[in-house]
Amino acid sequence: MIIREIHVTPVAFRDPPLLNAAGVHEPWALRTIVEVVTDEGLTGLGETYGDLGHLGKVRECAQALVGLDVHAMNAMYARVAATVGDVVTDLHGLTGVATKEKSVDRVFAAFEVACLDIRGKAAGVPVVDLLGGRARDAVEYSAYLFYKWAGHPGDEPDRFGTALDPAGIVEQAALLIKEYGFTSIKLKGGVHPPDEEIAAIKALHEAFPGVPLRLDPNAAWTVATSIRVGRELDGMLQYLEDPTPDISGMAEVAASVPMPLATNMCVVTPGHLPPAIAAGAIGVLLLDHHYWGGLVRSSHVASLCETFGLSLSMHSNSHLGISLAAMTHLAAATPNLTFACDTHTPWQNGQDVIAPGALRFVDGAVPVPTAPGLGVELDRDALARMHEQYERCGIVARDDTTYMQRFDPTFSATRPRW
Ligand SMILES: O=C([O-])C(=O)C[C@H](O)[C@@H](O)C(=O)[O-]
Ligand SMILES: [Mg+2]
Repeated sequence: MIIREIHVTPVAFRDPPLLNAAGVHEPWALRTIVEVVTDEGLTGLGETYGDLGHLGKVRECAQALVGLDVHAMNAMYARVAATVGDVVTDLHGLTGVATKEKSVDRVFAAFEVACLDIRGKAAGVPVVDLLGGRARDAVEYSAYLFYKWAGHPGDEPDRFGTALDPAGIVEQAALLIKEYGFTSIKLKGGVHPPDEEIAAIKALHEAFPGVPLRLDPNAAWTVATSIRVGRELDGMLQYLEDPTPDISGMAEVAASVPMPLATNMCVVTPGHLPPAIAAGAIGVLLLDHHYWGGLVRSSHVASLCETFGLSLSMHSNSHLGISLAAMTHLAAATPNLTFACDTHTPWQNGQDVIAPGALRFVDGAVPVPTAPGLGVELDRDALARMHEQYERCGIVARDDTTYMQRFDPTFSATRPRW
């Protein structure tokens, strides 16, 4: 099964004004869709970030990988590493430091997923079976709440409405739970002073008794603030995600708060695991195959976490259905991934590049696709339409901070802020 050609298509889709510690989401989110085609005519799909620097490297690698067998993952990784070189492509700052290794893993992942899709199709089995088989039949996701404006300035309000205080956050949770059946909740924090976010968690705790809650301020707090918030939310949080920057800061907080700390910021590449484990900085790692080098490498990281007693959840950025399928196969094949995963799916509001029907939410969980490969098919009309949107939207790299500064010139994304 030799790779004959690879198509790389950047796409854009509407994104609501979701607030975070870096600023606010722009009106369009970007992704890149990768199609790997073999000499036998099988096609595999991958999805990755859409930022221009990253897209350029994906395009270069697409040429470098032609001629390889879809099983030759080590050769493929070596070619991607040689092609990406020393360029660092991860600059939005919400998934921790950008390193050379992480940039290679980010590019490789899209091709790896596409090759697994092909291998599953050739063998007549779903990708989950190539990763060790199902540990569960459906993968739970959490309601991922964001503070948000009613709409982008100058646009009509979107259907999700305003959420800038505890009442708005509770209302948003009720809507997402009603529509998707989620059974756990994550609030993206780092937007308002910590006391306001404490009040939002208390309101959620009261409105949804027994529902596991998480708060993620993306390292917006000092160590002292993190300890204060952690203690104040004793008994209310399943975990506290990235309260403060760096492994050393997280370790200090972890030693003084009652709940486990989780991260997708201070441990984002294999080299971070030994110091974080030695320092006792985290209890939960949020895996994300998009920057941990694909599904197989993420499975290896999951095994390491089991050995060292770390629990697992899964991180998400704005994404489409190919990513949701890949995340679902990986989570289904990872027995020790016991926390509900993050997903931005509700915020894409039905926009997708895949044909409808393959993925659905039942009681907050996505049943693992049973068709061969990832189990999703490209909707070519949608792909063309979303590519045209990419061409027209005028955004080439995610920049929440600059967009926020258009409306609030005093905004600074410096972390820690409080
Ligand atoms: O868990 C996280 O840190 C994230 O999901 C980072 C994301 O970029 C999120 O903050 C967002 O989309 O605004
Ligand atoms: Mg996070």
